[in-house]
Amino acid sequence: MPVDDSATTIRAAIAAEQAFLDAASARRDRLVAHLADELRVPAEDPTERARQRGLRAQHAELTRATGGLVFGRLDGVDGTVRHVGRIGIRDDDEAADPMVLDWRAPAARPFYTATAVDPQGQARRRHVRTDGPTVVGVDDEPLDGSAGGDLVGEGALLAALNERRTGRMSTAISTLQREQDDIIRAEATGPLIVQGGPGTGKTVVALHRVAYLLFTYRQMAERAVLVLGPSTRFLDYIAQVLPALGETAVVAATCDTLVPGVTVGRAESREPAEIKGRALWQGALERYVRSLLPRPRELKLRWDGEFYVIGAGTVGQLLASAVQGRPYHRARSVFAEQLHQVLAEAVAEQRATLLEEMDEGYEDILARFRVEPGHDGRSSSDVDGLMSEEEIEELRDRIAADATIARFVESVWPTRDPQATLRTLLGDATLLARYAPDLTAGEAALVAAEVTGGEAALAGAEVASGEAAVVGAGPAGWAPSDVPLLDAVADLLGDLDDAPPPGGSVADHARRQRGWVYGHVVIDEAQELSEMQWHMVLRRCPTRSITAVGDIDQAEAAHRHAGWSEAVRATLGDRWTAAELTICYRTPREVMDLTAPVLRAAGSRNTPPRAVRSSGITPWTVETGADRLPAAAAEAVAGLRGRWAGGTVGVVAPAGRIAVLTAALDGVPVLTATQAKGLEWDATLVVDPAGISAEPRGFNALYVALTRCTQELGRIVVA
Ligand SMILES: Nc1ncnc2c1ncn2[C@@H]1O[C@H](COP(=O)(O)OP(=O)(O)OP(=O)(O)O)[C@@H](O)[C@H]1O
Repeated sequence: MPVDDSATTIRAAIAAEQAFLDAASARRDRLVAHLADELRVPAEDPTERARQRGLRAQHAELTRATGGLVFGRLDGVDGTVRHVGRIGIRDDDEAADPMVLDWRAPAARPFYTATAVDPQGQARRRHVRTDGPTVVGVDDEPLDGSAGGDLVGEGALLAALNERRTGRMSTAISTLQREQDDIIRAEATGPLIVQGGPGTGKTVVALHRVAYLLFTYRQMAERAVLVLGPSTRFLDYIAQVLPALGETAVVAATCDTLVPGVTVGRAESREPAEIKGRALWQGALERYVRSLLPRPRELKLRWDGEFYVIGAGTVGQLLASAVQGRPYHRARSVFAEQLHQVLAEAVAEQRATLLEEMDEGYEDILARFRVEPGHDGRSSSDVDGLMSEEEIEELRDRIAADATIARFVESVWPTRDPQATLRTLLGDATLLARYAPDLTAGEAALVAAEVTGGEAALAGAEVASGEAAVVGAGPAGWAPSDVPLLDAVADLLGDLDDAPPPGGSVADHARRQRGWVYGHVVIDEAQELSEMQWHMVLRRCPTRSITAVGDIDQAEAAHRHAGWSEAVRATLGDRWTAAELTICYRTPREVMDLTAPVLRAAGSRNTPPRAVRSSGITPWTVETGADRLPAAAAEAVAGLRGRWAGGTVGVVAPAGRIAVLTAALDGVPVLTATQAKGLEWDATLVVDPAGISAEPRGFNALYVALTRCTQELGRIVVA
């Protein structure tokens, strides 16, 4: 199909697409009205209620889908015309093809992947640009080999990339590129790790993958998808994308906020963070929790004024059959149930023995008077008085409900609070040497000092769960690297009360339950995860249906993993699939050209990704003395804000300069590179780049700082 750029042809194309969009909008409105009518009828029975839940979801999806109702069109070589949009819209004739294809449907795939070399039966791809209900432009791309290039819908893509940034991530469903689409639609049967440099669309891919998976595998929505991001600021940044993609069965969290009831109360230095991130803790915690199990010993219980002794051998058997790989509290419940049973049987046996003795005494008396037993109708079988099965069961229930017996079980096998349990271990260098022997004495002492320093009163105060509130809230609080350890301990101990709290959506349930198993986990900035954080993820997704995106060159965390294999060896082994994103959509060529030496200084052998566009703005540098720094930064920011009015400006600086710069610069975010991770602005001012690179992992941090802008980069160097 020849390309005709003449204004008349374009006007005609716009008019045609406008007519189609109007028809699709009208159809959407009719569907919404029809669904609303159906939902007005009260549901009488469970089947109807289930059907209405489905209708309500459809209604919500259709109501939300205002922007991007139609954004693309595929013209097949066979003359078929199909439109692609944010959601599928059925035709009036239900048997016909859909009026608009959902972007996630298999039939929509050529929209993202067809090229001149591999046209997939398509003659032309058209991007339809809209502003609310109005079509404002079309970009046609012939797929017959008359035009080349490795970008899909280059015009629409560049237009999207050049838009001013709002501080909220928008969706890219109309301009996803082939390498991105391949990852979005990849199978979800095992861990997929995606390496991509800055601005290659890792976050875009991660979020669109969530939408794709929930659309394609409907059962995943029943277990929800977990999206793990690096910071709450980052989660705010992406917050609007998922609902816009039509997805609500999603829980967004950071590793610090993932465990219900646990809050990070303090920052930490790199060394303890690195030590506590190591995989060795998984084994150490398992050994420690195992050591808390009761040992076999004789037990003496009192019931109804009588003492009953259960021999150490029997207790040993009960313990062994209760534990069998169960978490501590689950095993405790099994043990308690068995103990109740054994006691009930012992009581029954005692009673039988007593009766037997009474019987024998009675026979003796009869013998003395030479009366044959049974003559008066009382035989031993008639008066055996043995407890029936039901009576023993009823007795067992009474024993189980008895407070004294409960206290006895607690004294033998105490319930434990995860926070108190972890605090006891971490605060005691001797325990650490025993259960975490891979730590050096110095490392164990460092970990212990963190707990005992300022919290000496609480060290060693392991208590039953009733007192947990006191112990859990130490004056200094938990550090980020403690959270995965707490999660591991909580998992090994198991929950005391596993009844799920009622009400709410799947996402609400998932958020409230530490032991929730998700259908899929998506991790952004995955290079920052420690081995123990990976363990925390795996516990939430035993099927390992995981997509992790990240850039090993942007890693700032305390661990020292040079590559993905090393980062996940202890947790995933070699059972994961690698993928790569190679094109930078955010940062202009002029800025990316500056980053190769920074990357080398960071010790990376990778090359920065290829920038897809140029801004035409040369990055600039201002030199100033330390005393003039705030004023120079204020001047520079004023200039950038003037040039990027209606857009966004951000400042990145070394941690030690944040306070003073924040005071001097009003109305712009002033962040460390760590805080700026994953964010972007039209213009970035990097203050004191040498100061950033002098921080631990500094060149990685500088690489992050330099790659945040979509248009203009300024640097202030301190002379
Ligand atoms: N296919 C696309 N169409 C339109 N915009 C895109 C596309 N891919 C990426 N972008 C845009 O490029 C920018 C960078 O994307 P994103 O933040 O996902 O990159 P990233 O790889 O996560 O970057 P970083 O590692 O720096 O956090 C965003 O503004 C995003 O909207």
